[in-house]
Amino acid sequence: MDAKALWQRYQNWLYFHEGLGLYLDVSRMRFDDAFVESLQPKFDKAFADMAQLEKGAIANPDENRMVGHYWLRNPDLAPTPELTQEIVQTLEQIEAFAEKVQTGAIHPPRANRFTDVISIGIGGSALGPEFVAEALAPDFPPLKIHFIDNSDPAGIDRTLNHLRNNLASTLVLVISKSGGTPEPRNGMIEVKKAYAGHNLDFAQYAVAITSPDSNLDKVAKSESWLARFPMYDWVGGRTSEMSAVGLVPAALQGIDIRAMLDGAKEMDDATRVPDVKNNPAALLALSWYFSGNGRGEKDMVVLPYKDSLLLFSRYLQQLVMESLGKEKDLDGNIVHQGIAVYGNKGSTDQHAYVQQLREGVPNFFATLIEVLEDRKGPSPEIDPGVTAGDYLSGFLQGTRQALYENQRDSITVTIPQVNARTVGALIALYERAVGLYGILVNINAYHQPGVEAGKKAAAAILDLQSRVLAVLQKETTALSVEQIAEKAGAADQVEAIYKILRHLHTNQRGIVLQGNLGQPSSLKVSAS
Ligand SMILES: O=P(O)(O)OC[C@H]1O[C@](O)(CO)[C@@H](O)[C@@H]1O
Repeated sequence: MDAKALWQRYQNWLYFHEGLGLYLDVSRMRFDDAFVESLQPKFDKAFADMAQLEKGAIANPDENRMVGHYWLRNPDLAPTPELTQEIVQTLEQIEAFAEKVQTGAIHPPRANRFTDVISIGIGGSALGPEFVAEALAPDFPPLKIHFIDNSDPAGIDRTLNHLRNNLASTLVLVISKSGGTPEPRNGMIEVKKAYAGHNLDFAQYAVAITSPDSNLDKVAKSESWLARFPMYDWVGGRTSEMSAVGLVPAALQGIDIRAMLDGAKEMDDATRVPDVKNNPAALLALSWYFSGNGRGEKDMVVLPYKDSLLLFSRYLQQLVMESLGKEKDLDGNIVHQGIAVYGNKGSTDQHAYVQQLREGVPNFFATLIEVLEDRKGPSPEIDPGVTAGDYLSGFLQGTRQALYENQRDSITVTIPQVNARTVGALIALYERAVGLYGILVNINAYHQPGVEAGKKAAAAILDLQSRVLAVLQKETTALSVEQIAEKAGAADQVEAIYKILRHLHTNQRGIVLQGNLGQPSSLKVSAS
């Protein structure tokens, strides 16, 4: 296509949301009108199903759940007055709590103010809060946030070491919808021990965000924690940023949560429009479908050209891949759906993997996120008449053009600045695009059966570890790994047992391995 035709295509397909100042450009996705027309029946169904979902239909059939994250930013849409009231009340409670913490009306036993907050959670109970903190937290927030989002002992130590002089003024959020996920539970138990080690009463620092009556909720209630906020059954982890999961940490950092909700609501209104060309989420879903033939054949590379949006790609990775990565469709057919998402930030990635994007395997489409405002206030000149922001803007345009010239497609999302409204809008835009795409390819975008398999396998390994330890505690002579496996009644698990033993040995956990470490079958194992 020549420059004139491209300029025309750009204008034909440009979506602009006036209230948000948000542009979506899908002109560099090379679909034609016939393709758009061919998808119209699928989109008719997607818009109709989405309307039912918003009215409270059971849109997650496996788990028999409603899908209500859209109600969080427009509580009047909730299907019952009780739900509306619950959403409104929780929001008010969050704001009141954050204000009291910030003013010192709620303060720790040995200090006038809370200065820091540790947020413990994983997946949907961490990625949204982490993304929003990076994007929106002021440089000098009323409370500085730190995250524990893994079961990595060294990672936990690192966070606690940073805070060792401030632990007495550090609030702890324990976030888990189910209230039973091992990683946040481990984090909570370790942090609790650290508080006890400093003679601090954990309950006076701890806040639970979880489903009412979950195990976590029961612990928080019985130990009289500082506060408890509800996470609803009808909000999935990966779409929970606008529930207490995201709003409590955001509010504590002084982020304008009402503006974030407003931005999301405005975007929801725009993405409810049942007209592909005038609905930015539908345009995204259309582009994804086109690029990967509705089978995820191409990866989504997300490149925000703004440091504060660094974690957007990681956030989208869960939202897109946990939602769309499914073995079966809604009719039970094996389909192996999904879209792989990765990315970091522009122009940094220009000097990392963009070489492959431009010239290597053409197995992706790019999503460039552009922010029009360079910074607050004027910029110094780097060269005569040129600022660092001009360079960044030039790099974005240059990458888009260089990719297109080599038949690599891209989408560009442009926002005027990174603020609570635009971040809320971006989250809502992608939530809806994922929902629509899920319907286009006929999968349940709201469950995650695959994750359960890994969780069960991990639990089985821990069970095996106890059996192995029980065997070794009874033994007086050293045994080979095979003999241990035999005695533990797990002869077919010898490799897993070897790895358990190696881990225990390395961490001085009372297991001694003797022999050639490079030849597992030569090892003699004993309990010390
Ligand atoms: O909030 P929870 O229940 O601890 O779950 C954390 C994460 O684990 C998953 O259930 C599975 O990875 C995610 O969907 C969820 O975001």
